[in-house]
Amino acid sequence: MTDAKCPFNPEDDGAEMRFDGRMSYSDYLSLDPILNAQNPISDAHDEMLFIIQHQTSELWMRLAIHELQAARKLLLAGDTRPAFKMLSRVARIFEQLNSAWDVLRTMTPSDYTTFRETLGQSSGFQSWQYRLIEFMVGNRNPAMLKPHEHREEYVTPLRAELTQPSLYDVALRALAGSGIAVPDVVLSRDLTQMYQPSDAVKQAWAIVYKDPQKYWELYELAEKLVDFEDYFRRWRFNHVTTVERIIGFKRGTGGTSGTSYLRKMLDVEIFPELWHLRTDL
Ligand code: HEM
Ligand SMILES: N[C@@H](CC(=O)c1ccccc1NC=O)C(=O)O
Repeated sequence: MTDAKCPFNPEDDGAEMRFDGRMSYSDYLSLDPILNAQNPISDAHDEMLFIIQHQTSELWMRLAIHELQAARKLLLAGDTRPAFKMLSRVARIFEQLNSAWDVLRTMTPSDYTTFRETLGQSSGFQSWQYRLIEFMVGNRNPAMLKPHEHREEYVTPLRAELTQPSLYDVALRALAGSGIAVPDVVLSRDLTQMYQPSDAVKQAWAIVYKDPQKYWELYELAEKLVDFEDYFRRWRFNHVTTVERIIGFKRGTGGTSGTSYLRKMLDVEIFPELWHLRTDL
């Protein structure tokens, strides 16, 4: 017979075992509030999945906002290298959000209908962080402020964002700063309004793409932006496909036409000229 195995005691290896009065893992990460914030309002088994899927998405969005904020500031100061690193991270965050749909897709229409009614009129349409990301990168529709007006703490950062140049506005300033002509009406546009694409800006970016060696930093910046929009479009596409799979063509709880509204959003271009210039190369 072989000797009975003694379980390994990590304490012998020096593992800290007592945390009275010291900061532990849960303390540092504020896990108590986070893990006590899942409050299903029905008895449906899948409501927990639905809540966690949204909460984790909002956490990743929180990080995306943090990175975008810093990247924009660095770009304005002409410090492009660390800004590029942050923009790459934001694209990866969206890749992460895209993979997360695989978990939600395990919920069937039969599962979802067991608790959909309890959601009332609440909807992702009212995600203020999602709208902030859209505003930050440059997709600014001031009509989207309205569903947030009932809470000062949501609408204030959204309104404040509309007074700042978006990520695309900052990129256009960098383009102009390199000596490539960008019309003044574009550079001094009303930041609170939707960006209006123009041929002049398309031609300005085309100069960069026709001579990447000469304009390497702008070329890299433009490609980082396209990369971001690429992942963002995939998120939208995964969303609408999952929605169609789960609720078909029902109206949304947020009051929109549902999949038809979400399909319309697939046509939104955040950095329009960066896509359109490609036809002319
Ligand atoms: C069962 C799963 C889901 C269904 C059936 C669903 C359905 C919908 C529908 C129908 C809309 C249109 C607005 C409305 O009238 O309600 C919408 C918008 C939205 N949803 Fe979802 N959704 C689901 C999951 C998610 C998840 C996991 C997220 C992640 C945060 C999300 C975020 C959003 C956002 C941000 C919008 C606004 C999009 C825009 O205005 O462009 N949804 N959703
Ligand atoms: N708009 C969805 C409801 C929904 O998905 C939702 C509801 C509350 C919180 C987040 C949600 N997610 C995305 O829209 C629906 O019409 O079924």
